[in-house]
Amino acid sequence: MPTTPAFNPPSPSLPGKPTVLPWVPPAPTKETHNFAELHTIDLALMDSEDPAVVNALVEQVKGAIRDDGFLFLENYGVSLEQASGRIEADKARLLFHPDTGRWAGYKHPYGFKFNWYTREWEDDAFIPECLHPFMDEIRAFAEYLTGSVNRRLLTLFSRVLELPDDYLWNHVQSHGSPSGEGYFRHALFRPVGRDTAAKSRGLRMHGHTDFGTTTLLFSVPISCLQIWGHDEQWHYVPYKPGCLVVNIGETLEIVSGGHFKATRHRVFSPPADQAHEERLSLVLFNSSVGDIQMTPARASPLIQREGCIEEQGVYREFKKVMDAGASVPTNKQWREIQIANATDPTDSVRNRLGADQVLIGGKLMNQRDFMGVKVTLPV
Ligand SMILES: O=C(O)CCC(=O)C(=O)O
Ligand SMILES: [Fe+2]
Repeated sequence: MPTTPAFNPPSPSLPGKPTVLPWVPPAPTKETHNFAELHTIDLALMDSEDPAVVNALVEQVKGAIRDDGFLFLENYGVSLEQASGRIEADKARLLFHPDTGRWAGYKHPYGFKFNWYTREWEDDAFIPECLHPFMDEIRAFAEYLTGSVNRRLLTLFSRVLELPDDYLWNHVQSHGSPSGEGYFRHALFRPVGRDTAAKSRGLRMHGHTDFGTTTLLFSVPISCLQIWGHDEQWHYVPYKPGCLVVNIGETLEIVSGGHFKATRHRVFSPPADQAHEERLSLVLFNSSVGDIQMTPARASPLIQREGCIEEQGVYREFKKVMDAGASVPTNKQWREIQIANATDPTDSVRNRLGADQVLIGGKLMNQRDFMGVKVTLPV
């Protein structure tokens, strides 16, 4: 197979582009307690001439997405220097409105967050002015992440399902903008004030699963992302410079009939030695086609041989609805209803036992029902 081209971004020093100071990464935490151990996948191995190397890679991926649903990705074509992105937010016009079902615009109180959806890619009027000069680089970056990195991942996942290489790319992944129907996020999380920290009990985002195909997160020095382990505890994801953290979304859990796990994760306060630091986060959320209803890919020889797996999570709940003869939501309905109903960790009305929360086996869970599908997640 020919070697996959590395990311080759437009020049950052074209005439008229403001100079951006280099990003100085904050120090990683010295804390080591309760950090997760994740598989690392070397994506460049996919280009190997030796089929045994590629087959071993597919087996390694199979293990990682069944065990954790989270993995580190290295050698995917973007260098750490290229990824050391920039955010200059003027915070003016573009506030986040959850009732639209879209995470678009700035979000408070934790910091500035800006998301590019189809609309933002198409019309600069929806983008903060200070970002206009850099749109060529931002667009090229998102296109590479979706069209090259995500596409290669979906090829590997198709092979795990023993389906044709383009199956997930052609039938599940959405297209039509640099991030398809998904979105690209630049976010700068500020250290929270004492009042917010107390109300949110250290949480910055509740436990959840992402609804798309793959989420590509740049591993960042400030440790806030946590995953729910087999031991039913939260574990920080360690910092691995230059790596992508790949997180399997609900769509792939359903399409794979539960063979892949949509990982339960949350955003929490960093360890004490990083409490005063800002956290820059770049994330590409890849999404499925909105107007289809997700069901397992019955053509998969893996699913035909081994059946579906109903241990946990969204596939099991979708299956209950299908077994009852009812209709499951479309992908678009599913993601929009969840965004519109996402609660902030500081919300003292919803985040209570008897409101959104229940105790299961002594553990506090958020439990809600969306369009007949029950969603139970560790807080
Ligand atoms: O900022 C992060 O590390 C993760 C955010 C996240 O999980 C999400 O927005 O779905
Ligand atoms: Fe997430």
